[in-house]
Amino acid sequence: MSTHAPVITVDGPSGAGKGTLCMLLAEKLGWNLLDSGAIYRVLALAAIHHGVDIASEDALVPLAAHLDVQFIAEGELVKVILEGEDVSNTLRTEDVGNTASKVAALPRVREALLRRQRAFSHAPGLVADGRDMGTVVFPSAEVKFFLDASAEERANRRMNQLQQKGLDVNFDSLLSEIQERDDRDRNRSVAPLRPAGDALVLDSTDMSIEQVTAQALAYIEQKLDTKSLFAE
Ligand SMILES: Nc1ncnc2c1ncn2[C@@H]1O[C@H](COP(=O)(O)OP(=O)(O)OP(=O)(O)O)[C@@H](O)[C@H]1O
Ligand SMILES: Nc1ccn([C@@H]2O[C@H](COP(=O)(O)O)[C@@H](O)[C@H]2O)c(=O)n1
Repeated sequence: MSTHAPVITVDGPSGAGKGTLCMLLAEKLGWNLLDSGAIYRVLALAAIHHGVDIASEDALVPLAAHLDVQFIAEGELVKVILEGEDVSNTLRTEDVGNTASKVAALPRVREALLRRQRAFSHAPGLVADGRDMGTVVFPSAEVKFFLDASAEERANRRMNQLQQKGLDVNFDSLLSEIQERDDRDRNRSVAPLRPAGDALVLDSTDMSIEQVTAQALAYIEQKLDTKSLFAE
């Protein structure tokens, strides 16, 4: 008999700080972490590597169903191995993010990736980061957040992040890429980006990472009605 493991979902647009918040929550709780965006990014990269047409749902579905990928936790970081190759850095580029959002708009591709995502849910609990975690993948999650921020603030955060990696970036092109990706994610026919009806919406535009984390932890304590879950 399988035991039920609690789930916390964090959905929201690109650059809102979901990954940062989820990592901090998973660490604090000692729970498992799902970065579902990484799965869509890996699929995009696999399609590029194999010369698969990213508009062809028929060609993408078998690729999605048989993705040879491993997520290896290394301290705070997660190493992503696709078909034996470490793709952790390539995966984070804006180009791959954009291609991921195109393949993610295809209904049968999403269906093919559902089971793989749900398999991350096991004891002692799961923190899940994505676009449809609270609406589609884990609709019965105990705690749901929708983390937002203005497009300008998100482009700014992304620019700082890329500059810290020594990359030369242009704010206007980052902003238009973010807006284009948001539009595609919000307006697709399946699992569009939107808050679940029972999600707490947090607008982090004027909040620090510490403030977002503190609000999220207070809400989790209230929803789960305990403080004893938190690891020291
Ligand atoms: N509240 C905040 N204030 C300032 N910077 C933040 C805040 N939250 C996150 N950041 C920074 O913004 C950048 C993007 O954050 P993060 O990668 O967590 O976003 P994301 O929502 O997971 O994006 P994506 O969906 O594209 O993966 C990171 O450099 C992170 O350190
Ligand atoms: N649950 C999800 C997660 C992601 N996507 C799509 O993947 C793109 C990349 O996601 P990141 O979080 O890594 O930036 C994103 O733009 C979405 O199109 C998704 O559809 N569902």
